[in-house]
Amino acid sequence: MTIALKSTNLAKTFDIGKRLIGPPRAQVHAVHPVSLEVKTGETLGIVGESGCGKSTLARMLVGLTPPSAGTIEIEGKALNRADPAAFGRLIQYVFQDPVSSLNPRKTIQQIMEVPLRLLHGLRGRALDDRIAELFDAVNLRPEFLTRYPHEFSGGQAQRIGIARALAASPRILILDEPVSALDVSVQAQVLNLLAALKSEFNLTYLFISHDLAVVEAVSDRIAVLYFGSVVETGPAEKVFAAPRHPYTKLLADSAPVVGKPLGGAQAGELPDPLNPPPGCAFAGRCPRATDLCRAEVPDLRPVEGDQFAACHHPLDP
Ligand SMILES: Nc1ncnc2c1ncn2[C@@H]1O[C@H](COP(=O)(O)OP(=O)(O)OP(=O)(O)O)[C@@H](O)[C@H]1O
Repeated sequence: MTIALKSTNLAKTFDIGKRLIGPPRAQVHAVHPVSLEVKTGETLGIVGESGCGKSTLARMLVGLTPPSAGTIEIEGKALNRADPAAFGRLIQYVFQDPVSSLNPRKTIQQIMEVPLRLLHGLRGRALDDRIAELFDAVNLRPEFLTRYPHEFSGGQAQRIGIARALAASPRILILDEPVSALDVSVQAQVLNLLAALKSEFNLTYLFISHDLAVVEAVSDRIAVLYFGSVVETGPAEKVFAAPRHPYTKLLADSAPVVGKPLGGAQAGELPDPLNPPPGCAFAGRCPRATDLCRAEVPDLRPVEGDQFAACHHPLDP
């Protein structure tokens, strides 16, 4: 099995309150060094509460946000920031809010033409034929091409967003909460479409969501993000059924209903990103925390087979 996407110690720090002279007033460590691998053809689900760094991680992986540290490799080659087109042909991003991710002043035809012209140099008949093929693949009618983004429902707009991402003929799609903004009935249609496209185009997915049930249903493997760090990874059928990190267990216990988002009173609150605690970031909410946890950040270590947990006192299976 080859590795489609690999990050090594990828990290992002945002400067808050920049000044003309001198250091910024404060820094937010949105993503602590994250190392992960997505195998070719698999779906890696990334799950975590709002503010845990999912979008920042995703945006770094697709080249939209420059990392503060670390490296990204796609199919074994290091990402070359000087050549965004080469990168765009390998990896594409599907946004959470489908309508606002499409330029409101352009027709769908014009929106679809951009990646095909820029990344593949298509013109004339070849361009139109490819747009027709992509529209067919996402089950949209050709007459939609002359319309503007605001004329579409959320589900249709997300199909257009997916078609636009596929226009690059990428190997990897980063799906950032791709169904969270859609009605529940439409969510299933879009998830089914994504599954069909994955096998049709031999794609690899990184699927980001705060919705545990959705992530569990679509993923082969899952990475749980807490406060900018991966705290647990493993096969999708293991991570929530037999969590080894107390945070994963908290998530699994607080979202027992299909479609129910994470968080809420039971899950408590994330630490202040401007004033992070020393040691394990979960220690303040963890029933198993000891002095060691409050002093030392635990590494992500194998607990069983392909399951890893960043915990000094992992749970029994
Ligand atoms: N441009 C920015 N400037 C400063 N801080 C930022 C910026 N973008 C994100 N952050 C901070 O980084 C942290 C992670 O944010 P991020 O949006 O990646 O989380 P998320 O898990 O995607 O959350 P959500 O699901 O709410 O989008 C948060 O504390 C956020 O406030």
